[in-house]
Amino acid sequence: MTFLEIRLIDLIDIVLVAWLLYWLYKLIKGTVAVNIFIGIFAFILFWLMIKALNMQLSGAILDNLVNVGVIAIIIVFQPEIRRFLLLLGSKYNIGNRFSVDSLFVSSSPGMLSFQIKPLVSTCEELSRSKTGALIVITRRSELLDYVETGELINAVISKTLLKSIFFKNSPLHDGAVIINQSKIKAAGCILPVSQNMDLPKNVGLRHRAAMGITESTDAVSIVVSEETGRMSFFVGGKGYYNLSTEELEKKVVESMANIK
Ligand SMILES: Nc1ncnc2c1ncn2[C@@H]1O[C@H](COP(=O)(O)OP(=O)(O)OP(=O)(O)O)[C@@H](O)[C@H]1O
Repeated sequence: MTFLEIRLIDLIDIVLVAWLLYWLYKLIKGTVAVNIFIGIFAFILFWLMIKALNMQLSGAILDNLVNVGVIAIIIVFQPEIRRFLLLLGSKYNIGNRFSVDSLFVSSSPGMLSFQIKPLVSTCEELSRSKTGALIVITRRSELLDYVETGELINAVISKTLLKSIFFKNSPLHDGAVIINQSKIKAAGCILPVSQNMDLPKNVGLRHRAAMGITESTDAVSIVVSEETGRMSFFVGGKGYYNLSTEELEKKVVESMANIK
């Protein structure tokens, strides 16, 4: 029976499609796009069934819908497609690995371990004084697009500098600080805001921006809430709220150790 003949290439094909669907689902999980995705998935299943049953009229109508549908999907999923490509780009950042800069500058991504303690202890102090802060630590991707939205600083990490940036009357306290290769690269940076609907109801734009940057890049971020003084950590579009100083330090150390 030729109907059940399965070649190796068919298995590879199935695994590839499953992998793509898994990634797409992971990317849009928790956003309104997941409902559209399920709708499209159901439509494709229905279309394949019509084709298998060789129903001419319904098949012809659905064929036309599918042709237009591809363009419609690109328009509807534009932010998700953009996010997916950005994520791919930042994970396999070939440009950074082979840049001329990397020959001269220490190219160790993330943060050096001895600089994590002062950073975390700054967060603890900001938390005690209920000073709002948003700090992004880059990993593979340098986030230059976002660095450009703020003021370039390029200074060694120091408690005094971080505290004066987030001091309420400082012109740089609005927006995010970006730490890149163990340096405070920029302050006052504007980040993409997450559309995730699973975020706690009481958090606002600072937390959404902290989550947003970790959804579209491989960076991690820390928030100190101005309202409650609570410290939170974000990685891969996931948030860990109300952390103690030790828990926050552990999260940062782990995320720097796991740079792929
Ligand atoms: N897109 C963004 N990129 C960077 N920073 C942002 C962005 N949106 C808001 N912020 C920062 O968040 C601040 C507003 O925080 P908001 O009170 O809305 O958030 P929150 O999550 O409730 O934080 P908090 O608990 O500190 O009040 C702004 O003053 C600004 O500094």
